This record gives sequence, structure tokens and C-alpha cells, in this order.
Amino acid sequence: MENILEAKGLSKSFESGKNKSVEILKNISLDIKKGEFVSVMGPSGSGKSTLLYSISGMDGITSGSILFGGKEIEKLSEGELSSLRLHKMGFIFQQSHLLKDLNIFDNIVLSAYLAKENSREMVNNRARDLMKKTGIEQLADHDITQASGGQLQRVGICRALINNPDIVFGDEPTGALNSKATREIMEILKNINEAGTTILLVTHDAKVAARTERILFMLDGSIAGEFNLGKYDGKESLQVREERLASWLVKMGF
Ligand SMILES: Nc1ncnc2c1ncn2[C@@H]1O[C@H](COP(=O)(O)OP(=O)(O)OP(=O)(O)O)[C@@H](O)[C@H]1O
Repeated sequence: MENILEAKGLSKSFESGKNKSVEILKNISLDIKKGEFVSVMGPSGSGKSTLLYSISGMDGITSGSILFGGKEIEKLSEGELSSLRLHKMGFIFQQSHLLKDLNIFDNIVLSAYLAKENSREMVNNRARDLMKKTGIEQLADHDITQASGGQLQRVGICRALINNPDIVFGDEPTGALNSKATREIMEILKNINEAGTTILLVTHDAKVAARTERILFMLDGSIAGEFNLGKYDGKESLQVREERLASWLVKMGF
């Protein structure tokens, strides 16, 4: 399968005090194939979120290169990069970052109205379809204050998918949810992935990672190892996947 995303020799440093910088990502190279469902695990502070924001072009890098669909994203202008993020990428965060002044439906469609790629009618139909698939169709007119954490995360998923992105990035997308809502959100992501969308998640939760296909383990700014569990297609129980992943994580010193 073709790579959708590649990082080559990616490093990133942050300024820390006068004339000092600290290297957070250290010479990382990785490939994400089209249609893969990948998660990134590792101890707190190992650089997982920084990796996600760097390879999605949300945050700049210090050296190396990132290729999206074979194109080097650092060579894109700010306008081209925003267009790439708007049309080809979707983002789901731990907190849904929704706009308080808009109802749930308008939060979902906003970026598609801005993208102007499709008519409002088409966008509205897609939003309704996504809301149905994620089980929140009854919430269209509600304020975001009237929804539960799990419902808001579904709104965040609909918003991330409204422009039919090629890849969805998630930073602890189930981090604020209880275990039932986590399972439901992971089931939705599994369906999205089966429909062809590539997904890359950061998670600290082995139960979440066990539902993904390949797990990258970060340690101190580097990818210390990866574990290929294969697609979660029902051939093997989730419990067996969790056990296989847990024993690998122990070997990795997690
Ligand atoms: N904007 C920033 N400026 C300076 N240092 C930063 C910045 N963002 C992150 N860091 C540092 O980079 C390191 C990695 O942070 P990052 O959030 O990527 O880790 P993480 O593995 O996602 O952690 P967690 O699991 O706790 O969310 C941390 O030491 C953090 O303090």
C-alpha cells in the first residue's frame, strides 16, 4: 500500500530559556500507509502530542521532512498548508473545542461551509448522515452545553469528517470519556477506518490501542519500537489483542 504520510529524520526543539533549546523529537522516521489505523503510545512527556502536531503540519519542525501524499509539507505556502488541513485532514482532540455560540449542527458544518468545495445542501446532507452514523442526529439544534462528554466527542468526530478527509488525527480522543463511551467512539473510528480513512491516534490507553492495527511506542523523543497487531476484524478477540499488546508493552518497559 502507498504511504499517505512519511516523516524523514524529523526533529523538533522548543526554546527553553535564553539561547537554550531542548530537543523533543529526535530524528524520527516513520511511514503511515493509506488506510492504516495506527496509534502512538509512550510515557507522559515522551513527545507523542508533539509528534502528532508536527507530522500533521499544525506545528513547525526543526529539521527533517514530512511528506503528505508524496509532497513535502514544509515547502507549501501557509495558504496551501491551510487548504491541505481543511480538505485532506481531520482532527479530533480530547476536549472537543466546539464554538459555544453555535448549535451542534452548525459546529459540524462550519469548516465545510468555509471550504466551499460543496454546496451547502450537500454539506448539510453529509452532516445529517454523519450525525446518524454516530448516533447524535437528535442533537442538531442543541447547544453544546446540552450534550454529554461522549456526545460532544461524537460531534467532534462528525466535524473532523465533514470534509471527507483522507486522514484523521486524534490526540487522546477518548481521554475524557468513561469506558462505555470509549468503546463506542472506538467502534465509530473502526467503521470510519473500514470505509477507507487513515487514522493516527495518540493514546495512553492500551484498550484503545488494542483496537488499532499498528502501535508505535515513543520513548524520550524517539520511536523505540512498533508492534503490528493487524486489523481488528473480529478474527481474534479483543481480550487476546489486549494481552498481546500488554506483553509487548511490558517488554518495551512501559
Ligand atoms: N510549546 C512547548 N514549549 C516547550 N516545551 C514543550 C512545548 N510543548 C511540549 N513541550 C515539552 O515537550 C515534551 C513532550 O511533550 P508532549 O506533550 O509531546 O508529550 P506527550 O508524550 O504527548 O505527553 P502526555 O502523555 O503527558 O500528553 C514535554 O517535556 C513538554 O513539556
